[in-house]
Amino acid sequence: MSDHAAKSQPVLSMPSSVPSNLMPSSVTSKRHPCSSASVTYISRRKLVEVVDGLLGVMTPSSTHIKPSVHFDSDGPSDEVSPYKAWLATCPSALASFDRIIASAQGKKIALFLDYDGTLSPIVNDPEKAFMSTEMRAAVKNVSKFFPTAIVSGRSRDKVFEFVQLKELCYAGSHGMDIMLSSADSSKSKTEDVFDYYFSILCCTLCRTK
Ligand SMILES: O=P(O)(O)OC[C@H]1O[C@H](O[C@H]2O[C@H](CO)[C@@H](O)[C@H](O)[C@H]2O)[C@H](O)[C@@H](O)[C@@H]1O
Repeated sequence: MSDHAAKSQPVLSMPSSVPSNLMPSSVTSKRHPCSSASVTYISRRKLVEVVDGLLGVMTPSSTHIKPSVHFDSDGPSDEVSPYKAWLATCPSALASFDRIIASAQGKKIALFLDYDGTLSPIVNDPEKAFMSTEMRAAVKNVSKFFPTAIVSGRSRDKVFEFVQLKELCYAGSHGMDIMLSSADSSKSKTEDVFDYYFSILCCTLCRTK
């Protein structure tokens, strides 16, 4: 990795606002009445365009193998199999485009992406799990509209080496090692991004309990 600055960013502080460099002029920002964080409002047309672009390029590298290790075979068609029941509670984002768009309207949006099997195809040699140029461009594009982070089981240095987008935040070792965006040199702004991420992540964790 050539960018040493990108490796050495600090971790965490508490919420304030989404940095202006992640809000292009086509997107408006307002204070949300229920939160201290700014909210990015994006038109439905733009939201469809951005999400569609990312999901479209993600489909080929996404794992579509049925998890036979964890679930029995489907059984008679009139029965709800464990696999189908699991899918009902954990639907694939790739098959839920309309729901994503509908539920994203007027909300604060932050994007957390996995690396292996999501941005890169699963391959036998972990050193060769490269992401495509198209995928890199799609992720870079989406990060212009939403704060975007990659959370991986790999070391964050390794993930950054594969992705090489300073616009993103990276959480390696399953979230134990965090690197803020180095696209903006302002420390306070990069801290703001993670404040925003963690306020959303905490909400998500609370809701799933
Ligand atoms: O959290 P992730 O970003 O999904 O990382 C999970 C593990 O990914 C890597 O292993 C997986 O991908 C390899 C390359 O396609 C594949 O060879 C291996 O079978 C998969 O398990 C990585 O090597 C692990 O360190 C990560 O924990």
